[in-house]
Amino acid sequence: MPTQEYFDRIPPFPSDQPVVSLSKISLERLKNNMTEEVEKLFEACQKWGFFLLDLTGSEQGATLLQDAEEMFDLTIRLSTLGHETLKSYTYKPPDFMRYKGIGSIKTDNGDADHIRAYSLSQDEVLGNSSHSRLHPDVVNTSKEQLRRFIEHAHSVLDEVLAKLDSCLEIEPHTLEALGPLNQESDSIVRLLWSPAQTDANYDRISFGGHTDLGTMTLLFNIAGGLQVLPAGCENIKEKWRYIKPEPGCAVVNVGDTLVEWTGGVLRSSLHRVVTAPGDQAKVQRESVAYLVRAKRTASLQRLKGGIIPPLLPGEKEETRTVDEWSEWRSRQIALGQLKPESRGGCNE
Ligand SMILES: O=C(O)CCC(=O)C(=O)O
Ligand SMILES: [Fe+2]
Repeated sequence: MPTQEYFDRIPPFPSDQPVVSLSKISLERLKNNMTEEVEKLFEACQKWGFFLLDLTGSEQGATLLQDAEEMFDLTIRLSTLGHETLKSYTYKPPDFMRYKGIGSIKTDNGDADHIRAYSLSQDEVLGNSSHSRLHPDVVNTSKEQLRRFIEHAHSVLDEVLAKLDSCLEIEPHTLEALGPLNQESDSIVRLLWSPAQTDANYDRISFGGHTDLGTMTLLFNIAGGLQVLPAGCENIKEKWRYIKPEPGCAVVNVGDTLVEWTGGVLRSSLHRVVTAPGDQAKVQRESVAYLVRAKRTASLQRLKGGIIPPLLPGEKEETRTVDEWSEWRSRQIALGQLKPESRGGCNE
């Protein structure tokens, strides 16, 4: 999450809320290959599928924090355009890029969502595909900042993936090679904001429980509201825990694709967004997510080698590409034929 300056603009996260104590992993210590840090990373990816990535104390991290702040500024500028202007940029399925207003998706309890989002395709920003869309000027004039954010966020995630290769004892660069920046993928930058709450309705689910489909997600937020369901817990209100945003850190989570590739060694956890706790509910909540997907043509087949369990007799080899599988899975979830739930990992 961005620097202290951004945190000082909003009321503090209240001290009486149920929070998870996620491992805080230092990017700099990872880059220096410190065994303890790498072990902490692997444990967090198995147990929670979530960790805080501390970007301070590293030049690469500091650059990404600056880029993330630019993305926050862009989110704020988009939000001030207002719904009336933005609605002419509404996404058109099956293309889910561009603006999503409030209320178009059902949340866990059947109520409508309470979050606005503007999604930007990595391929469009980087020019990997010829598909270009109509955007408001604030987006058109921010293409350079978007490109910088994507490039820097991607290289930070590659550092994390390289350490996961070694923990999984598979060939170096295996995970990185499945999603190079210059090849078409469904990676997106998602800018999100939900309005200040006027009635203190803390039970509202703004963005329903889900797992991220891709490889990994790097998320920046300042106000609370993001919650995760701990392993082995029933999906009832009392069991959800807040992830408390911390200055200088990003929240990183494992996506479903990594669970598939590793035969369930790593965990993707169910998470959601609710109204920010305490007085934070009274201000607009923004967040910036970089959702990385592998290249479209990558196979979803379980990786072979190291500590990845081989298929058991009777288990079928996955033959679909990342693209085909993600499309199938999103459709199943949209039709209600598949319930989003945490997958893989261990409970200890
Ligand atoms: O806004 C947030 O804190 C979480 C967003 C999220 O989970 C997503 O975009 O997939
Ligand atoms: Fe998510």
